[in-house]
Amino acid sequence: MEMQTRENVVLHVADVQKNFGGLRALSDVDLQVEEGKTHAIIGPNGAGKSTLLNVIIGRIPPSSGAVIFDGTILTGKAPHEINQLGISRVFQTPEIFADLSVLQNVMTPAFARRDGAFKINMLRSVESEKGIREEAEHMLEDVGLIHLREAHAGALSRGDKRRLELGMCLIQKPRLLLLDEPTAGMSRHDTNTTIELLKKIKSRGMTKVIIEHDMHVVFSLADKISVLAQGRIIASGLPQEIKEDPRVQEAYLGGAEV
Ligand SMILES: Nc1ncnc2c1ncn2[C@@H]1O[C@H](COP(=O)(O)OP(=O)(O)OP(=O)(O)O)[C@@H](O)[C@H]1O
Repeated sequence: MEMQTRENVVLHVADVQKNFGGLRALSDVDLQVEEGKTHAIIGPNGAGKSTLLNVIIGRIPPSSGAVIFDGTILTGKAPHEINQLGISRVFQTPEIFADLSVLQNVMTPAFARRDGAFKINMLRSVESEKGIREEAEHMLEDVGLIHLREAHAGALSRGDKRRLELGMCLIQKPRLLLLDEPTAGMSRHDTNTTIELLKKIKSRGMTKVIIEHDMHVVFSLADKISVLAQGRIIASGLPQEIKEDPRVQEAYLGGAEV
């Protein structure tokens, strides 16, 4: 198996295959994500993008191959162990605490980061921890939700829920952030706000893997793009190279202009 990891690479998906019964969802996938970069994965529906993300975070075991993060083999570890190593994921459907306030939602993972686990007396701690409250308020300013800090999280709009989930991920200070279609279902205005936020995070050096259908988002953010088609990476390169690659035009864009 090819296990050679290049220098500056923090995440290496090494020669991964995934079969679902007779269906091969991922074939010979080798992906190397460099520290501090934003690496986009694009591809048509059913190409295997979600499967790849789930393999990285430990939700789906690969049939063969391995995922290596900063020298540690993740394959075989539980999702929460992988999370504790510094990998966070923003889901397509936001996973928030609907019954808590917006502020409490962002404070909760900050406690988890500090204590290593959620505490039974979490709500009491929430009221007493000034430092974490301030940190959470700064995060809400960053994600544009400070004016909704006391609102019931379950009552937020879809776009605001996604921003809240992003804040909940970022407050854990992950080394690697995985984003699954972070702007899906957002208006153009909300999409642009999210792009600006993600650019700001990038300037702080966080590594990101982003799955996205919206080419405006991909080309605004990506340092590198890999194209998945039918479970294989058919091209990997700089945005300009990908734009001009005839295989990509053919397989993904159906000849349409990017
Ligand atoms: N749990 C599963 N059991 C069986 N087949 C699956 C399972 N999950 C995904 N697949 C199949 O694997 C292939 C890849 O699916 P996947 O969801 O990873 O694609 P995708 O690129 O994320 O698509 P989309 O852009 O539509 O979300 C598809 O053919 C899908 O039907």
